[in-house]
Amino acid sequence: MGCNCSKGTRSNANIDKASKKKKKKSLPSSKANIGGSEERASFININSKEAALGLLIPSDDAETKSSRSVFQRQLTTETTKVGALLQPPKMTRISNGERGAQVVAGWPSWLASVAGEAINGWIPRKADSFERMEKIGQGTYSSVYKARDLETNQIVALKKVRFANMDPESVRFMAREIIILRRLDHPNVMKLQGLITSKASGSMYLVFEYMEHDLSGLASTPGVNFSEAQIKCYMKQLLRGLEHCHTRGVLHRDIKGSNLLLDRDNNLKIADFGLANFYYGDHHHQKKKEPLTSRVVTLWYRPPELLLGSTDYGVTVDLWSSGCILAELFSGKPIMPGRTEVEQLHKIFKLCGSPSEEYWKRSKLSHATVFKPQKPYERCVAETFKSLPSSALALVEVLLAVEPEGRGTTTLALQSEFFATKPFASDPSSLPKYQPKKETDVKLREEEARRKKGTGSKQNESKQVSRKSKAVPAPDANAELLTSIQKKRQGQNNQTSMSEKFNNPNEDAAGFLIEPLKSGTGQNGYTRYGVSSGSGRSPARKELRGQRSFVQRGAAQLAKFSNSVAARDASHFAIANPSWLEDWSQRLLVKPKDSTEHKESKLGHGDKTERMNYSGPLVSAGGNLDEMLKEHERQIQAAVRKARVDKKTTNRDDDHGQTQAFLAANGR
Ligand SMILES: Nc1ncnc2c1ncn2[C@@H]1O[C@H](COP(=O)(O)OP(=O)(O)OP(=O)(O)O)[C@@H](O)[C@H]1O
Repeated sequence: MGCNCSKGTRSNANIDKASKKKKKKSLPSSKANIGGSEERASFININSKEAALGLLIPSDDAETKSSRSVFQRQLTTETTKVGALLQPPKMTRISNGERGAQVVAGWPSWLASVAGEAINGWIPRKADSFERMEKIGQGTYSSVYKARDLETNQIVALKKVRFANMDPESVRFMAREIIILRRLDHPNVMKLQGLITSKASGSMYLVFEYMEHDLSGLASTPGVNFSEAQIKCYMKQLLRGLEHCHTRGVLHRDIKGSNLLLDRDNNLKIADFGLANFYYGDHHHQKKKEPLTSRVVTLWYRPPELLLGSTDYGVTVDLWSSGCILAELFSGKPIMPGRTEVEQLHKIFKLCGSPSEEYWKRSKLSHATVFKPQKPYERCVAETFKSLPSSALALVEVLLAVEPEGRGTTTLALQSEFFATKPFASDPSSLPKYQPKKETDVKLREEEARRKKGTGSKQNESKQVSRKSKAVPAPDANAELLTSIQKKRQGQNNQTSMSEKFNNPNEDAAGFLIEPLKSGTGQNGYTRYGVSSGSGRSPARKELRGQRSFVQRGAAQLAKFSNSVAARDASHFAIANPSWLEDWSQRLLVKPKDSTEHKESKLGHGDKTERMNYSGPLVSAGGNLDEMLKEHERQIQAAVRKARVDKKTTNRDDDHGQTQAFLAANGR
C-alpha cells in the first residue's frame, strides 16, 4: 500500500553518551547533580514516593487491587512466561546502577523508578527547547499542544499529563502508557519521540509527531467523502498498526475514530495508549492469567464480552472495534451508538445475534445470568449492510462475530478478500491532502462553547451528569477498580483546573515560548463512498468525536456521547432498521435536559454542545454484590413499569419494544 512511510523521529539522545557528557562537562551545575542539595532533598522524597508507587507499572489487576504485592506477583508470572506467540514483554526492572545513570542524565528519580525501562537510553528534553503553540486537544487526563521543536524545527504534539500530588494511581497509568509506547515501533503506531519532565514533578509532557487530523474528525468534515479505496487504505493501516501492537503483546483497548490520527499525507497512526495493557496470549494456560478489566473501550466500540463482564479477553476486543469502524466508514454513521451498557448490548444482539448456548456455558461471564436472552437473537449483519461491497461485508461479518473466537486476527483480516480485490487500497500519499486543523478548530470551538456555557471541561460535564443521572447499580467484578478510578478522577478534576491554569501565560514559567492561537479553515471535497446525503456531509460522523473512553476517563464512570439518533441521515448504506429511538433503559438513566435538546438530538444537526447527552454506567462503585443486584432489580422493575405507562401515551417504534422485551425477558 505504500502507506508505511515512517516519519523521521527525533528520539532522545543515547543515555550513555548523555551521562558521559554530563559527567565530563556539566555535572557540577546540572540539575542532575545528585550531590547538589536540591537533588539530594528530592532523593529523600523520591525514595518514599518510590515506596508509595510500588515502583512498577499497573496491570488491570492492579487497577482492581492496587497493591504492590499484586505487582510483584505479576512480575513473577510475566518473567517466567516463555515461548509466547505474542512475545510477551518482560516487566524489566532496571538495576540501581541504571536508575542512577538515568538520574544523572536528568530524569527525576521517581520516573526512573516507575518507568525506567521506558526512559532507558533517553535524556529528558527541556521545556524551553520547544515553542508552544496552540492547544489542539483536551483529553480527560491530558491537554495536547502543538509546539515547535526548536532543535529540529519540527512541529510536534506535546501531551501534557498531570498527576496531582504524585497520586500513585495517576503515575502508574502514565508509566504504563509510556512503557507501552516505547515497546512499540511501527509506522502505523504513534511514536513517542521524547519526554519533558517538569521541575515540580506534577506533570510530564509526552512528545509526539504532530498529526493534522483524526479519522472521525476528518470523516465529519463537510465536503470530505471517502472512496472505497480510501476506506481500504485507512483500514489497512489500522490493521497493520494493530497487528504490530498485538504481536508485541499489547492490547490497545480504545480503538475508535478519534484515536486514529492522520498526518498530511494520510498516514494513519494509532494513538492514545492510555487504556492499553499487555496481553499474554491464550497459550499461557499453565500460569494463571491476571484478570483484565472489562471496563475498557468506548461504549459504541465495546465488544459484547466486555459488556458481559469478561476479564479474560484478548486481541479480539480490538478487532471488534475495528469492525465497528469499518462498517461505520461505509455507512457514514456509527453502527451501534448505544447510550448505556444495556442498550449497547441490546444493539449488539439485535445486529450480530446473541451468542450460542455453548458460549454462554463455557465463557462463564459474570453478567451472563442477567443479560442472557431467553430467546436467542438472529444475526442480521448481512441484511443490514447489504449495500456494502461483498468483500467488505465479509470482513465486517468476521470482525463483528459475537463470539470473540470468530473474529480471527489482524493478520487474517489483512489477508482477507477485502484487501485483495479491486479497488485496491489507495496509497496514502495519493489521497487528497486535507486542509489542516479543520477538525481541531471544531473541537476547540466546542470546548470554548462549553466553557462559555459554564460547563467547563469534559470532566466537569461528566461531574454535572453524575449528579443528574441515576446510576443504576449492577453486578460487576471491578467495584474496587471503579473506586480507585473515582479516586483518580477526583485528582483529574483537580487536574482540570490545573490544565486551565496552564493556559495562563504564567505557565510560561514552565519554560515554553508561547505563540498565540491561530485558526485555519478550508475544505477539500472528495467523493464519499456510497453515501447519498446531498451535501456529502455526514453530521453523524461528528458524533464519533463525542464518544469518550470509559475507564479512567470521564469522571464518575460516565461515558459521554452524542445522541445516537443524530445518526439518521439518509445513507446508501443505512442499516436496515435505523430507528435509534430512545428506549426506556436510556430514560432510566438519563433525563433529557429539555425538549429542545431532545429535538436537536433527533435531527442530528446544530451545535454539538446543545446535543450532548450522557449515559451512566450500570455499575456503581463499591458495595455488596447482592445489594447491587437487588438495587438493580428495583430500578429495572420501576423502569419497566414506567415504560409500560409511557408506551400507552407515546408512539414507540419496534426498537423500543424490543429493548423493553429484551430487558423484561431477562428478569429486569
Ligand atoms: N500527535 C498528535 N497530533 C495532533 N493531535 C493530537 C496528537 N495526539 C493527541 N492529539 C489530540 O489530542 C486529543 C487528546 O489526546 P489523547 O487522546 O492522547 O488524550 P487522552 O487524554 O487520552 O484523551 P481521551 O480522553 O480522548 O482518551 C486527541 O483526540 C487529538 O485530537
